[in-house]
Amino acid sequence: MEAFQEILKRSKNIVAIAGAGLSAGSGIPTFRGAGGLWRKYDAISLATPEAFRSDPSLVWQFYHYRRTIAGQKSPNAAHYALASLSIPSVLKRVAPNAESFTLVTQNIDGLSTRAFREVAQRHSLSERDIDNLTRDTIIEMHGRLFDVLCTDSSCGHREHNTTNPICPALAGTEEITERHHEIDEWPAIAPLDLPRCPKCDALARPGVVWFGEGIQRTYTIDSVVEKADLALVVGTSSTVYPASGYQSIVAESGGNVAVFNIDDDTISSGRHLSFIGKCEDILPTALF
Ligand SMILES: CC(C)NC(=O)[C@H](Cc1c[nH]c2ccccc12)NC(=O)[C@H](CCCC/N=C(/NCCC(=O)O)S[C@H]1O[C@H](COP(=O)(O)OP(=O)(O)OC[C@H]2O[C@@H](n3cnc4c(N)ncnc43)[C@H](O)[C@@H]2O)[C@@H](O)[C@H]1O)NC(=O)OCc1ccccc1
Ligand SMILES: [Zn+2]
Repeated sequence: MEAFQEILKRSKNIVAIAGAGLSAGSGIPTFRGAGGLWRKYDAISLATPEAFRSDPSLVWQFYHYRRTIAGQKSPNAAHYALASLSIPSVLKRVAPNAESFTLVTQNIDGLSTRAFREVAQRHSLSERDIDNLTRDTIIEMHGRLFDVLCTDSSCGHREHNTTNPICPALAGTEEITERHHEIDEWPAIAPLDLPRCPKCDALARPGVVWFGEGIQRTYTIDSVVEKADLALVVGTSSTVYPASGYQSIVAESGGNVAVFNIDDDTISSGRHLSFIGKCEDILPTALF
């Protein structure tokens, strides 16, 4: 812990790279862990553009199920700890030489943004400062569960919509999704009864990044990772690219990497510090 505190004191540009383990403490299932989503549901037939093209009803039931879960959960101590680093005065206290902190999260649940909004309001930041700091310090690289995107690229309307169910036809399907992992037991909903674009009435899709699709804000992330001299790797199995490659870029440029994970098999070589345990228990202590 001392070594980490020393590094924190020296660090100038800090990046946190987060995954499902960050939200596990809030009761959101991870992907690969016990009871993980990819253990129960087949990622390729539910989280790819091809899957959506061939059967939007199935994919919308999967994301309706996850919207229902995420809508019932709240940020945990790890979300708040990272969110606090987005407040310039707090960052200065924790890392006196730091010029920047950026959270790059693979999570689409929106809990980090919610945590930051709460912390920022407690620090009586203006709404405009909150919006600017959210944009500048929190990057949801795989999109947002509560964003809805028009599938007609000439329209391209995107909006944040937390209504649940987002359309009548999805009401109650979360029970079936929960009980029956075999997708052939899920009801077939006609595309006209699925979420439609409020602008052009084309079929709408969840505003998330699927496998085979380009990530959000890739150039911003690359410049953040290139200048980082400390990476906090929080609750990720580092199995999905390009997120899994960022920590080695920081290590290769002589930066430090501190890993926070309940198990130590995600620790790879390089200049690493590892904190094994629940990030919601360890991160607040390590940072404050
Ligand atoms: C499976 C993998 C090998 N495949 C890929 O990486 C692919 C393909 C690929 C591309 N390049 C490659 C190079 C090599 C190999 C493969 C590829 N990558 C892509 O397709 C990417 C995009 C991938 C994004 C997919 N979308 C997600 N999510 C949104 C949707 C949704 O959520 O439904 S990925 C999704 O899965 C990943 C899950 O990983 P984790 O979050 O780490 O979760 P996991 O359960 O695995 O681990 C949890 C960890 O937490 C720990 N933990 C648990 N509890 C706690 C706790 N309490 N405290 C601390 N730790 C804890 C556990 O021990 C564990 O270590 C996350 O990224 C998550 O967002 N796109 C792309 O490359 O496009 C090209 C392109 C480029 C330009 C232009 C056009 C196209
Ligand atoms: Zn549209």
